[in-house]
Amino acid sequence: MAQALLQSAVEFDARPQAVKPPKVLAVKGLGKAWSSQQRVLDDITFDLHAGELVAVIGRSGAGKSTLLHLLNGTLTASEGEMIAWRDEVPVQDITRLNRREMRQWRSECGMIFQDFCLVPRLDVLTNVLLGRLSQTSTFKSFFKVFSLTDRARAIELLQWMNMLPHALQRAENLSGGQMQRVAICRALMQNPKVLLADEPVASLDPKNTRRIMDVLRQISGQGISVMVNLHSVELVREYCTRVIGIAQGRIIFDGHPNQLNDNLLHQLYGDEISQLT
Ligand SMILES: Nc1ncnc2c1ncn2[C@@H]1O[C@H](COP(=O)(O)OP(=O)(O)OP(=O)(O)O)[C@@H](O)[C@H]1O
Repeated sequence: MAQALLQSAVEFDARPQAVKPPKVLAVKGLGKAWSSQQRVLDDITFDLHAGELVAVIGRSGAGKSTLLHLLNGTLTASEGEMIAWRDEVPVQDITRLNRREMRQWRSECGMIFQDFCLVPRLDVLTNVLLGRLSQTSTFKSFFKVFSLTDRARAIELLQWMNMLPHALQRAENLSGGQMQRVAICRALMQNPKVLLADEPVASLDPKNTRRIMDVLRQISGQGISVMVNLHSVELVREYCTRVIGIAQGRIIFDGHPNQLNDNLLHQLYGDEISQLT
């Protein structure tokens, strides 16, 4: 009997496993304290794989933006490591990069900021081309000299986002939804492996919200790992392949959006739960 059980266990192990997409980032024990009195993130640990569309959720002030900024290197971690993986091999710890290496990492890890961070007086096309800055020499970027290949790519992205008719318009004259689409084009100009989006739909109407979420889904479908801070559980359930829930600075849930139940939502949002959509 025991032999039969062992044999079936061996056979079970020998069955082909579903192939997991390659790991792009392994975050371990990451923490951030603003001061000795104010800790915002503690022991944050997770792996990120190619093509995932991961929502980060939690109540206001939970540390969602801080986490994305740590991943992007615009904030420095207080402790922990973030190992970037390439071709199934760990290559570098993002928390220990020098300036040149950090520049390279930022080009692999695009970020869409809450306030878009476009240059208002520059036209849309130039704003998109600015996404190439991290891969362009200082001289060229100072004089805004971009290659024909870069220009063709920027035009292609704007066309994909239905923004080509606005290419020569100043960024300051765009609507919020249009600005967000330009910001996404600019991030994609870097050809990133990871795209971080900090509340990309916070200020958008329902139509533009869906437009942006559709785009993020398409981007993850191309194999780019997308992490997005969201306040709408409905959007998380509809669009995301995985959700990370943060409360009191720690990950209290990491799983499929289908597993989000009322109890978990209550732990994540407390009395803010009534404001959720
Ligand atoms: N530069 C800073 N210095 C000190 N405290 C900060 C700084 N930036 C953010 N904080 C604090 O860190 C905590 C987490 O902020 P964070 O912006 O990451 O939260 P969040 O979950 O993204 O919130 P929201 O959903 O409202 O955007 C908050 O208490 C915030 O006040």
